[in-house]
Order: sequence, then structure tokens, then C-alpha cells
Amino acid sequence: MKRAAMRLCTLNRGLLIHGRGLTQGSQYTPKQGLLHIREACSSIHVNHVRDKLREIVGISTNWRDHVKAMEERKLLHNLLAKSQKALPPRKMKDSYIEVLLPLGSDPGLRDKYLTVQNTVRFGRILEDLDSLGVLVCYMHNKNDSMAMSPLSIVTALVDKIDMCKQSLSPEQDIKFTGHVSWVGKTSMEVKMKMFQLHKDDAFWPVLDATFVMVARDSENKGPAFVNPLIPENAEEEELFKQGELNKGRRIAFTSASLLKMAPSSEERNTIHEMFLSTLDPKTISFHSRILPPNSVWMENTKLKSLDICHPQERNIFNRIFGGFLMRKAYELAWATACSFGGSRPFVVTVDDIMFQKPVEVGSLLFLSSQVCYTQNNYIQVRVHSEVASLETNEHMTTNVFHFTFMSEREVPLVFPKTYGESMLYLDGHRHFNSMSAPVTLKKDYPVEP
Ligand SMILES: CCCCCCCCCCCCCCCCCC(=O)SCCNC(=O)CCNC(=O)[C@H](O)C(C)(C)COP(=O)(O)OP(=O)(O)OC[C@H]1O[C@@H](n2cnc3c(N)ncnc32)[C@H](O)[C@@H]1OP(=O)(O)O
Repeated sequence: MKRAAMRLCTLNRGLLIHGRGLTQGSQYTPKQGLLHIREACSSIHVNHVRDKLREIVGISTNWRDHVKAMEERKLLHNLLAKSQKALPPRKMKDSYIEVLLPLGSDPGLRDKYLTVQNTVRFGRILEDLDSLGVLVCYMHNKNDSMAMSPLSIVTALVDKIDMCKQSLSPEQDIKFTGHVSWVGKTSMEVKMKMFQLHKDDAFWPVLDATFVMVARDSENKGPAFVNPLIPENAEEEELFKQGELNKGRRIAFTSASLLKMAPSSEERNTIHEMFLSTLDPKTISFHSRILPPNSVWMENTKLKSLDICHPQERNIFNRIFGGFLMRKAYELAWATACSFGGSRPFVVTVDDIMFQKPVEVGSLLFLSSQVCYTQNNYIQVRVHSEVASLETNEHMTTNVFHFTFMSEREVPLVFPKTYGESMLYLDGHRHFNSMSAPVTLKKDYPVEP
């Protein structure tokens, strides 16, 4: 399947059509399946993704006009459907998009994506995925009779981003593809893939991502219905079924959260054994703690950062762009893993990033990062993000980010000291275990922030 996708993507090389209608040009017939949509679809330039989003939402490009622009969006409220049944069903091909990031042919663009080690900034890729995911959802809900969309589509969850075997070069073109794979009443699951042009002139897969986006009303104040989705063939039915299963898995994962339930007996044993291994055998006391060899106390793995959320980082709804938050969290996590492991780490998985609350422009963004689990060369990092308004100084959690890195060398173990840290350790272990499969990253072009 991936090989076929790569081959088809190769056929599309050179088809860089700026600003073209995204559902135009498709020669899709129901029997053909998603691979054939890929063949028929042409790419848009990465810079046009955000332009398209502004166009669809009708937002001002000037911060001074944002209040007026939002007033205008209020009027779109009447265009919202009263029920999901009132909306025509869509097919997966309706939302299918290909986006080209021409790093190979556009050196000006390359600078934005470049690290000092001549690799690609993964944080920038996270931003692009976020914008693409939102555009895919607007394509799904597109109504040709409306000039602007009454929907405000926000990122609710980055369910999973898995890096494939191949690595990223800053000198070769990158291609993203995406489409809606499942819908609920107001939420949509989006599947995205990323490919990079390889020496053999084919696009090789480098990343698979699953996001969940939620539709809100024109002012982003309440939920809004999305068009139903009808799978057209066995491949699409499988994807749709997977979306349904993913929803169930997320609910099960959340309800078993350590914030709600006690750890399992196996987990309790793990923590107790770790605790016993840190007691000083010379004293009969629960208080004398000694760090076992080749280990680090979890409390000593922390890094923190502060950002002021300027208007430049706003999204189309004048809140802080989710991709910006991901980039900041990722870069802090990378620095945490780097200083912990003592060598340059490579990202392997991004997992379960929940966007719980929007971040207002002007807020202070506090990020706090910590290694919470390690195994062999793997480092599991958790980043907690909270915002404070300058006026009230009230702090509020907006996101929790989970990143799995792989270090070049074997890394020390981390040991929790407190009960709270033990829960972080177990949560980190659960996230680590949910990683699809251990990957082998090539060393020639590793992925870095
Ligand atoms: C000079 C130039 C200037 C230019 C200016 C313009 C600048 C342009 C810049 C361009 C940038 C491009 C931006 C692109 C936009 C990016 C998007 C973002 O950034 S967005 C920013 C980042 N994101 C944010 O800020 C979002 C912050 N979070 C929130 O607002 C809320 O938590 C919520 C709305 C996501 C859910 O609210 P809640 O009260 O819980 O809602 P309900 O109970 O009503 O449920 C509704 C549905 O949601 C489901 N569901 C819910 N949660 C989850 C989940 N975790 N997991 C899965 N599903 C979830 C739930 O199952 C239900 O589904 P269904 O059964 O109906 O199908």
C-alpha cells in the first residue's frame, strides 16, 4: 500500500498548481479507492495553505481589524445547520489534499525549516500538519453556495504522529497528503502522511499522523454539526471503522487515567520495587533514599520556558495557533531529551496531545518539560503547558504533550521520588507502550527541532 502510494506520488511530481480548487481535477470513480484519488489530485504550495484558510474564514490579515472581522463572522451564525441530517454526506475524496513543501527547489523556504546541523526542524513540520488538518476539514464541509465558512475548526487532539523509517533532508522536496477518515457529530478524524523525495526520484513515506478536529460555530463559542462521511469502498470502510475504534480507545484510555483511577496491581508493584531499590540498606528508614547506579532522579530532568503569546502567533480565530504551541513544546522536549541523554535525540512518536483550552493572544505561556520514563535508547518526555493572563495572573492548564525520543546511546533510568512523580512515571510508561512499533532511524538525516 505504501509502495503504491509512493509510486503514485512520483507520478504527480512537478504538478505544483497554486491556489487551485482542491476538489477539482479528481478523476475518481467509486471502485478505484484512495490510491486513485492520489493519482488524480494535484498539489498546492505549502504557503497557500494558510492563505486558503484565511480566505475560507474571511479573517483580516491586519491585527487592528480583527474585532471588525470577528463581528462580520457573527453574521454567519444563521448559515449553521440545525442538525447533521440537514447536511449532505461527503466522501473521503472530497477532503483529499496534497501539499508540496519544495525544500529542494526553493532555498528561501529552506531557511525556515533548517537546523544548524543541516536537518529539518520537526517543530515547523508540526505547524504545517496542524494547518493542513484544518484545511482538510474545511474541504470536507465545503459548501459552494457560501463565500465563507460559518464553521470555526479547531484542533482538539493530536492522536498520534509516527515517524517511519526514512529521515528528513533539508534539500529534498516534501509532500503532505491528508483527508478526513471518520466523522462524529461535530468532530472529525484526519489522517495525514508525509513523504520525501528520495535519491531514486520517488517520494518515500516519512511520517503518519492522526489528528481530531472539532467544528465550532462562527464565533468559536459552541459546537457545530459537520457533514456526514460515507465510505465508498472496502479500504475506506476499514479507515472509517478504525476511526470508530480510535474513539473507543481514547475513551478507554481517558477513563483509565491515573488522574481518575488507581494504578493496576502490576503498576503498583513496579513503583514499590523502584521505591525499595532506592532505600539505603544501612538505615532502617523509609526516608533515606539513594539513587541506584546509572540513574537520575526525575526531579532533576526538568526544563522550563516562558513565551509571551504575541498577535503574530494567532490562528484564524484570533487565538494562539495550535501549531505554534506544538512547536514550542516540541523544542523544549527536544532540549530536555538532549541534555538528559547527552547526545542528539531523534523524535520517534508524538502522542495524545490534547488541546483542552484555547490560548488567548497576550497570555503568558509557561511550558514545563520533564523526562518521565526511559528504556534502552528511548526517552519519554512530557510537557505541561499552562497560561496566565497578565491581568488576573490566574494559571490554567491548556495542554499536555507526550514525545518519545531515541538517543544515539543508551540512556540512564529515571527514578521518581514522590507519589506524584510515580504517577508521571507510570503515565509515561503507558504512553511509551502505546507506540506502534520501535523504529530504526537512519543517521544520515535525523529529524530534529
Ligand atoms: C499579518 C498576518 C496575520 C494573519 C492573520 C491570520 C493568521 C492566520 C494564521 C494561519 C494559521 C493557520 C491556522 C489554522 C488553524 C489551526 C487551528 C488551531 O490553531 S486551533 C487552536 C488549538 N486548539 C484549541 O485552542 C482548542 C481548545 N479546546 C477547546 O476549545 C475544546 O476543548 C474543544 C472545542 C476541542 C472541545 O470542547 P468540549 O467542551 O469538550 O466540546 P464538546 O463536549 O461539545 O465535544 C465536541 C466534540 O469534540 C470531541 N472531542 C472533544 N475533545 C476531544 C478530544 N480530546 N479528543 C477527541 N475528540 C474530542 C467530542 O467527542 C465531540 O465530538 P462529537 O461527538 O460531537 O463528534
